[in-house]
Amino acid sequence: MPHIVIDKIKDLSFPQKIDDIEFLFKAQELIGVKTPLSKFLIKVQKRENGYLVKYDKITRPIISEIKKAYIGFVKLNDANIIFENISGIKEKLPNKNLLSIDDDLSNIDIVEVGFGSGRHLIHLAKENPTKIILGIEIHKPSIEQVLKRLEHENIQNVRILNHDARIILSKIPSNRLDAIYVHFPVPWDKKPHRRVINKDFINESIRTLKKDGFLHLRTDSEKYFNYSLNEFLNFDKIELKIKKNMPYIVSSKYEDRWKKLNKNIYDIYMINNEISPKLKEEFDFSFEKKLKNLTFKPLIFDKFVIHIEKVFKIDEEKELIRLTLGNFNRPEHIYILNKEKPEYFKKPAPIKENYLAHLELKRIFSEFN
Ligand SMILES: C[S@@+](CC[C@H](N)C(=O)[O-])C[C@H]1O[C@@H](n2cnc3c(N)ncnc32)[C@H](O)[C@@H]1O
Repeated sequence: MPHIVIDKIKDLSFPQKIDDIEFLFKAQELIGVKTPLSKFLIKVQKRENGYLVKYDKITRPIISEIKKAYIGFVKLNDANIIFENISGIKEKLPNKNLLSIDDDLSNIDIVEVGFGSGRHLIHLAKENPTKIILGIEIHKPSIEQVLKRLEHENIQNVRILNHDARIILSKIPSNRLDAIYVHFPVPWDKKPHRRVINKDFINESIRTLKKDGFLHLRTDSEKYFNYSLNEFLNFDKIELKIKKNMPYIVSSKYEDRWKKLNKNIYDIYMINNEISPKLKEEFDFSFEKKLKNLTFKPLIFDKFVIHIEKVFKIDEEKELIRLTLGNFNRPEHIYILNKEKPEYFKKPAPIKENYLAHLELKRIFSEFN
């Protein structure tokens, strides 16, 4: 884990700003940081030889933002770095193409889920210079690598989002996309609830695709192919085209590997024949009253879960609450700044289960106290 050890820290009041880095508050060992691209927490812990500064795993952004925060923190405290394990990352990483979950996604034309090494993503960008391509990926090193390539090749029409793709489609307007690509998704044979292709994802794909737009699934797993085909067959107003060992314009790293092993490759094109209704109003994740009488027992509901894990004190009036909230199968780890009018330190993704969990959280801990 990239971290630094510094020789001293000052007794500072918060908020503080240095260059374009804001240090928002201190909640015991946690410090809220806002960089131009992200909002996250760093942890500062006393050690024998100084103070260990590391990032909080739940809110972790990409490494370039962490590095900016560390540098800002060193400057803020007039400190010296005693130890660091991020010296290899010398160059400032390019990230103008990097989006955050709160950014507007209404101008996206094409989506690629889990782009990995990015060969196909970059091919799409070059083939479609007038279109905006969104690549969604959870693996941060792949993101760093692709961002560098985009900068190096001066590619302007790609946007990158570091998030679970299953959540992101719900932010894209209806009837907007030309295509969605899911190439060689992880089959998750033992943890099927983690699969990208599922009923919700297909539903959202149909909603976001234009009429005649398509979702292209390419996989080397016969099991995943069969599973996906069955999922697609639950839907009307779509057309399915199936191919086996179809040569494709770009061969990704995974594909090269499977071809060497002489494995079969399966393609499903799901073509959308439907014009969908508009996306519902944005969900309102605000609070009116401070949350009180917190309980640490997980609260399990039909479609969602709320679990308050820990509370970090900031001062007499304020605290930071760490909790898990949202869809039972993929809840989000988040923080709430609990004060007179609480706010999420990082908002939950705007999906229905998160919103329902938010309403319940408000109902239990603020209305009845
Ligand atoms: C087997 S690799 C394939 C990469 C690339 N498409 C290729 O063909 O080389 C699967 C990729 O999907 C990403 N991934 C898995 N689940 C994801 C999710 N829910 N949202 C976004 N990306 C995901 C993984 O991090 C990984 O990079």
